[in-house]
Amino acid sequence: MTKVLIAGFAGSMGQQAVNLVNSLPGFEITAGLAHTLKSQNPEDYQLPAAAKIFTNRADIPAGIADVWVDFTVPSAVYGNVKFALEHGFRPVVGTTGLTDEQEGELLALSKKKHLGGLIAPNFGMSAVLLMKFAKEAAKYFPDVEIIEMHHEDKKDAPSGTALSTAKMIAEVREPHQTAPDTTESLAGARGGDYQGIKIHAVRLPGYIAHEQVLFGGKGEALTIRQDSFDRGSFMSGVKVALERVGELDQLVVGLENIL
Ligand SMILES: NC(=O)C1=CN([C@@H]2O[C@H](COP(=O)(O)OP(=O)(O)OC[C@H]3O[C@@H](n4cnc5c(N)ncnc54)[C@H](OP(=O)(O)O)[C@@H]3O)[C@@H](O)[C@H]2O)C=CC1
Ligand SMILES: O=C(O)C1=N[C@H](C(=O)O)C[C@H](O)C1
Repeated sequence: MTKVLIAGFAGSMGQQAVNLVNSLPGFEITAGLAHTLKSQNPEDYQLPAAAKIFTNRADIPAGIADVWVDFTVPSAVYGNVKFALEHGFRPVVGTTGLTDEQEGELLALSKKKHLGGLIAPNFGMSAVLLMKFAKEAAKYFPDVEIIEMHHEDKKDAPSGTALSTAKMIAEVREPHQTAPDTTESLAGARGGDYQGIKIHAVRLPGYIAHEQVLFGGKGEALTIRQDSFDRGSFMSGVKVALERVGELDQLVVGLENIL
């Protein structure tokens, strides 16, 4: 039986992960980490009655779980994953907001501890494919902008997926600026900039998670779009991660790298 701790179990994604793990033969939730809680009763959050609930990660004993699933907040994720690796938990991380430097430190720690794990900015297949197709298209269309659209409760901008998309595009094209001489008559009108790739973040009620990558060429354009209409759509990727994480001997970034 693989024992699973879910950090952020009371949140929107945390609850999806709870339902997923409850439904998986061979896995059981043994612990949960939360920030604030209305109830201390595990069953109020669909956790097994025997699961231990913690609100301070320093209280979590090593050995209570094999895998640490993290769907928390950008301000907590680095500390959580570091704690997980230091205490023998294999991290499966969906929380966004880790900097490149933090990812590098965590990767080094995972190698030192010989502990595998996965950091995936997006567990949805449509987003994984969008990133792959965008990387391919950027070889032929260097002029590109990204528009990501999310629900109004999202804490970070741009989304982890948009940043990942930009990084993957930057790997395959020469340094490039599109319309570098534009004057912004309203600050921020051209969006954020990742190595010359403009990223625009929309936050609106009604949306879940969506991204468009727009390529422009002479007399033609290509738009690649993905839509996550339901948070349940991320769970097929989390399931793969749970099933594969035991085979990894260091942290891997990106679901596509374990498929
Ligand atoms: N990789 C992927 O495929 C996906 C990733 N995400 C990412 O997952 C993360 C969570 O998203 P979502 O579920 O929508 O957000 P929610 O705000 O619904 O949930 C976050 C939960 O984390 C809790 N929390 C806050 N701080 C801590 C802490 N220090 N330790 C433990 N728990 C804590 C919050 O508690 P409280 O409310 O009490 O503060 C809340 O219950 C975000 O970074 C989001 O971008 C989202 C969807 C898909
Ligand atoms: O906060 C969200 O909702 C999502 N976060 C991830 C991100 O920042 O890319 C994945 C998905 O976009 C949903």
